[in-house]
Amino acid sequence: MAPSEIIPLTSLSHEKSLRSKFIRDVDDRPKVAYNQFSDDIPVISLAGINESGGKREEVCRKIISACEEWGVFQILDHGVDAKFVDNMNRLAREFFALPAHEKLRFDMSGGKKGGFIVSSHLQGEIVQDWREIVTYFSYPIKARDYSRWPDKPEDWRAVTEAYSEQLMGLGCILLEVLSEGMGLEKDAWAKACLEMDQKVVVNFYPKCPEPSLALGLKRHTDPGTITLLLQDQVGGLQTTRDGGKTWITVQPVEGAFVVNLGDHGHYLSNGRFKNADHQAVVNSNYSRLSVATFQNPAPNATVYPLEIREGEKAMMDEPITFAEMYKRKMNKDLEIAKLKKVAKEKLLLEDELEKAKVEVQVKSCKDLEEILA
Ligand SMILES: O=C1C[C@@H](c2ccc(O)c(O)c2)Oc2cc(O)cc(O)c21
Ligand SMILES: O=C(O)CCC(=O)C(=O)O
Ligand SMILES: [Fe+2]
Repeated sequence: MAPSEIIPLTSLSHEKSLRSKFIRDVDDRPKVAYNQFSDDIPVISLAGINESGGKREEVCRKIISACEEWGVFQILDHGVDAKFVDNMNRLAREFFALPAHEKLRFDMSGGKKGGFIVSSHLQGEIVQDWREIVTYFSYPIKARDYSRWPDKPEDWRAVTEAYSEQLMGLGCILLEVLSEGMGLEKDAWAKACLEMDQKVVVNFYPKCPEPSLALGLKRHTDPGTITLLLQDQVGGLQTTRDGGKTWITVQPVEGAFVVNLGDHGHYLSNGRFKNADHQAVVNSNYSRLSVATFQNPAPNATVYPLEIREGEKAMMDEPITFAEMYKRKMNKDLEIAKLKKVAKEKLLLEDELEKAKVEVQVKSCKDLEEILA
């Protein structure tokens, strides 16, 4: 699609009703409000994590139990200085406030790696997400393509580079905790990732005219090892652990990162740790910003459980590369979306057929009445 045909959502925000391409099937629509917060997701302080004498074990235990129960937890006292977080939030807000033509200079809808896009990184989604994103690949450093990183606001590169470095450090600490929690060597998860990749997706969810019909970001699991999510205080991140029957809205906590286990983390633990099943809902009162930092293994890393405990079976038939796993996952997500569309069309068709049958019956009754009259 040519950039001139792409309309940033910021310009649809003030319309009275939601355009049809954003309307979700009834079953997929939000079930819980963006601000009906739950405190079920554990908030864990990392203070003392480098001390010996029990503190590390205690933090480790809390993290492992959150991974087993939800695949999601929040962390405080994580060591990332608030100034990096404030700068990142400010910059992201400034980027999305730029005029459409400035954002579209980095348009990635033709399949380019990194830049700006409305709705989704996946081409071919049937129903659109109510979000704009800007994304950049930050690790490994040698693979950075700065021509795909925004050049406005002016300090974008300096701020995002510093933020990425801080989050890579934090991500590595968490991988150590997860390794130890499984009773493995401290570097087991890092080794399984080879040279760690990092991709940052900045999500901007404008105010939505009919939020009960739409999703900011459809239900999904993240593909990688772990995701570190920075969210503002508006609320909208939701998670389910019963296959979508019930949802909770994660309470935003000032200064915290939300940590999600992704599919790779789920496989490494042979399913012991949940891959967080989550989505983002929107609202008509506030726009919302979140910054997802995906800590992924290298594309050629092997995906396979690190340990299969006694009495367990490997949850994968054979080892595959992360690149292959990623490709299969995204294809499957698109396939599901297409199947939903076909099912919906079939239902509509059956409905039409049913109506047509009734009309024919009514008409033939009338014809009979005319003959008999
Ligand atoms: O934007 C996202 C979110 C997320 C995702 C996973 C699977 C989906 O089908 C989906 O619609 C969203 O994980 C991502 C992983 C990426 O590599 C890039 C992204 O933009 C995202
Ligand atoms: O914005 C959010 O709360 C969720 C973002 C997310 O799940 C993602 O970017 O993968
Ligand atoms: Fe996600």
